[in-house]
This record gives sequence, structure tokens and C-alpha cells, in this order.
Amino acid sequence: MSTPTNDSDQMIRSEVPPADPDKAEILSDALPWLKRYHGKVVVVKYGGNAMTDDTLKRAFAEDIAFLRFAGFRPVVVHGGGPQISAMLDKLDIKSEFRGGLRVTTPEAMDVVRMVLVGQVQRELVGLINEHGPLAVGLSGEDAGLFTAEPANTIVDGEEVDLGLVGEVAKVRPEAVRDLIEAGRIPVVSSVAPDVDGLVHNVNADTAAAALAVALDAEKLLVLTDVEGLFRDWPDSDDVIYEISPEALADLMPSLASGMVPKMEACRKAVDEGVPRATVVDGREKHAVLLELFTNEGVGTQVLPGVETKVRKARSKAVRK
Ligand SMILES: Nc1ncnc2c1ncn2[C@@H]1O[C@H](COP(=O)(O)OP(=O)(O)O)[C@@H](O)[C@H]1O
Ligand SMILES: CC(=O)N[C@@H](CCC(=O)OP(=O)(O)O)C(=O)O
Repeated sequence: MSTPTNDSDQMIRSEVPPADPDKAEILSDALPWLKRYHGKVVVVKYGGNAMTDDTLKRAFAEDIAFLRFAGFRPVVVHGGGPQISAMLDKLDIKSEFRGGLRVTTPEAMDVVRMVLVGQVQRELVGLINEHGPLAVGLSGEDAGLFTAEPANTIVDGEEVDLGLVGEVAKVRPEAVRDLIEAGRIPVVSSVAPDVDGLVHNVNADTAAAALAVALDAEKLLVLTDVEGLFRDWPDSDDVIYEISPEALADLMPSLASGMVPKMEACRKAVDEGVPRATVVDGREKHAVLLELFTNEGVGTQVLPGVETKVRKARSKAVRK
């Protein structure tokens, strides 16, 4: 029997790529953000328009699992406006939006609840749970999480009756806290009963803001399908990237459609103690990681005591 003279003669040689110092740099740049958010609650609102693409949906679920494994305490509040509209169309039930909110009849409310809780929430929970037994779905109806009161909205100076649309009058966040403490990721649908048990349709941005306040979240992160808040929408390509709640309050009357409840939610969250609320473009893959782990803010950030800052949009605003 011959003895090999050199061990390496019997080794399998494979191609190993050289170490890439740029990757180490990216990881090490994340350190300040890991320190800031370690153990902190971050409420992420996932908008219906940013959840229409399967690849983006999977990347979003991956990002949320990543946050959890990185020591954050993520809580997801999801929307589903386009999915509700598609189902209402299929069932031939008319629906219209006023001031960015869906006028909701009792018939439409059944569909809203079915789509949000039974369809959109289930899908998100499933996608997150591909990364471990993490996500648990609940709605404003569970364990008294939200109590709704009828929402009033003024459009063009007139009060509009929105039917079964609710504002969040009260939050009992204990059920969500229990899940967080157990290491789970709560995934919350924005339907909520009023004091008499009548279920209302709550805009998901509004619900996310109320929950962020009640949980003392470090941040409210809102995903949408635009680069951020455009100034003079849709006629300019200026995106506001930093604004105070007071400056935003002045701007509110000039905002349109879905941006109305969204920016009002961010304003209210910061006004009521959440240190920052940010709207980011959910069409960008891994938008959550980019926003939370890099210096480059990718959207519009609402935080106290700042001057309004504007940048040029990467692409022109498109009217939907
Ligand atoms: N000033 C503005 N800046 C950006 N988008 C605006 C503005 N005003 C109205 N919008 C519209 O608001 C939409 C976002 O609201 P919405 O469709 O409700 O989002 P989501 O489904 O993500 O909650 C944008 O796609 C855009 O069409
Ligand atoms: C009152 C109201 O408008 N409720 C919303 C609830 C879903 C939602 O907010 O979804 P997005 O985040 O995708 O817009 C609706 O019926 O469409």
C-alpha cells in the first residue's frame, strides 16, 4: 500500500470565490442600525398596491423574517385595497373612494373582512412562515385589539358619510405584546368592531399608526407604490424626503387619494410619540432592509423638528 507523500493530493479542489471586502463593508455599515433597533418594535405597514407582485411579496416576507432574526421586534399591519376592489368587482358590488377611504356598505364590509382576514392576511402569514414558525395572524376583532368609532371625512369642505368606515378609538395591544414576547411576528388586519360589536373597515395606514403608538414603537415604516410623498402631485418631480409633523399638517389639504390617510397616519404617529414614520417605495425589492440598514433614506421621513427637505424623483410621477 502506497502512502501519499502530500495530503493535498487526496483533497478535492474546488473553486472558492475570493473574499469580497465590499460585502463585509455592507454588513459592518449595518451595525449602528442593529444597535439602534435591537429589541425595539418596528411596525411595518404593507400596502395593497405594493403587494401585487409575487417576487416582491416573497422578498417582503424574507425581510420581515430577517428583522426578527436580527433582534428587531417586527409587527406587520397589512392593507389590501386592490384585492378588495378586485373581489367587489367580481361580485358586481360597486364601491367608491372619498378622501382616500372606501365608502363601505354592509354588503361591501362582508367582502372587506373576507378578503383582508381570510385571504391577504393568510397569504402573508404563510410566506413569513416559510422562514420558521414565526407569524401569527390576527385582526382588530381579536382580544379587543381595536375598538372602532365611525370615521368622519371632509371632502371639498363637505362632510361625507363613509358608511361602515372606522377610526381607531381604542387599542388594547396586550395580545400583540404577548405574541412579540413569545418571539412571534404579529400580522394584523385592519377590521375592527365598534363598542356594539359592529365591524368597521379601518384604513390600514390608520390602524398601523394607532398600533405603533400603543406599542411605543421605535418606528412606523409604511410601504407603498410610489417613491414617497411628491410635492405638487402629479405635476412635479420633487419628492419630500424629510418633513416635520407640523409642516405636514400644513400640507395635508393639498394631498390627494391614498396619500391622505397615509400621511395623516404618519403625522399622527409622530405627533403621538413614535420617533419617526417613513413612507418607502415597496416596488423596490428588499425596500425594508434598504430603509432600516442603510444611510440612504429611500422615501419620505416624518420626524420632529426638521426643516422640509426635497430631492429629485428617480422617475416621473404617474397618475393612476
Ligand atoms: N402627493 C402625492 N405623492 C405621492 N403619491 C400620491 C400623492 N397624492 C396622491 N398619491 C397617490 O397615492 C397613492 C398611494 O396611496 P394608496 O394607493 O392608497 O397606497 P397603498 O395601497 O400603498 O396604501 C400613490 O400611488 C399615488 O397614486
Ligand atoms: C376605509 C378603507 O379605505 N379601507 C381600506 C382597507 C384596506 C387598505 O387600507 O388597503 P391599502 O393599504 O392597500 O390601501 C379599503 O377598503 O381599501
